[in-house]
Amino acid sequence: MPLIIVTGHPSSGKSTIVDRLAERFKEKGKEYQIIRDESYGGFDRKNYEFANKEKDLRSWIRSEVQQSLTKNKVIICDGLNYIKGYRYELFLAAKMSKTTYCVIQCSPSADTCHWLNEQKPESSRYSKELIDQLLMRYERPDTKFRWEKPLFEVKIGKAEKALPSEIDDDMPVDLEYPAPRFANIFDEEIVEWICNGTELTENQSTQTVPLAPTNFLHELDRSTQDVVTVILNAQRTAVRGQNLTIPGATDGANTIKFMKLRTLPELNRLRHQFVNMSKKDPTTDKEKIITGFVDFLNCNLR
Ligand SMILES: Nc1ncnc2c1ncn2[C@@H]1O[C@H](COP(=O)(O)OP(=O)(O)OP(=O)(O)O)[C@@H](O)[C@H]1O
Repeated sequence: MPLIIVTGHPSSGKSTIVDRLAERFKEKGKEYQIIRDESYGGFDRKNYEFANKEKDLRSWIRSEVQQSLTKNKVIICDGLNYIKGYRYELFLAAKMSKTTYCVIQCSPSADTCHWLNEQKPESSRYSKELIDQLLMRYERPDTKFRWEKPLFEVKIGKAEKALPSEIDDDMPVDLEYPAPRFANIFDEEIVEWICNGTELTENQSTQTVPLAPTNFLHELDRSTQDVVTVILNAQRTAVRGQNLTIPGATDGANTIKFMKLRTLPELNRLRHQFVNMSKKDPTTDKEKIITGFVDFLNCNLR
């Protein structure tokens, strides 16, 4: 059950490339399945404007990937998949299956993304602002992490800059220039690796996974920021000596005594200290993180 994770910029030709790869697998008689954000019920690119909607979408994709992994089928996960920690979670599914695995990255320039976006039917376009936002949010794969390799970086650009070998005759060509006309997608290499490459082994993968997976860092960051926000809001109306209750912490260890007004820089400085300390002891249990942070603040706020 090989897994291919496609990651990239919005409107960067990901699905076009995935469809091409799927053709290659078909020619080889290899069973495959494409899991793509567009198949999510009620999908709209605007989902990426709202954190909660995007989170639901990510959960759906992850569970589809997990459920679809069967012995011989190639799973191609086609989406933005732009969060490192999320790609790590998908990788875990593949590692449990001791299968081949790779990442395909498609991240042409912002201009190219905007241009490609304009080529799509209106109903499947992103707004210009959303493209720019997603470009900023994009976390590039880094091959120093085991879950980001092998990495095949697809090059898409203008034909005038392409090597003759990169010009892709199968790609849609709009004679109205400036059009991206080439995409070097390494189909053969990818298919060869997925069909005959080295399979992940559980040990190898487990040993090389860093202690702190990035989804832990996201959770840690978000939860501690929430605590800071609660304190800043609560202290506006609090009286000296009052216990401020922090939601999400364990009962009995969920208060901070309000003695004086705290500033954002002061709280953030402590938050950063706590985050750095916690990296050595990763947990994705939100309650533990919040309770730990409350305890840390009680010990360190003077
Ligand atoms: N190399 C290329 N040259 C010219 N046009 C291309 C190329 N690749 C893709 N396109 C066109 O660009 C548009 C966007 O491509 P595609 O839908 O594959 O992008 P995507 O990254 O999957 O988008 P999304 O982020 O919405 O999932 C389509 O109209 C497609 O036909």
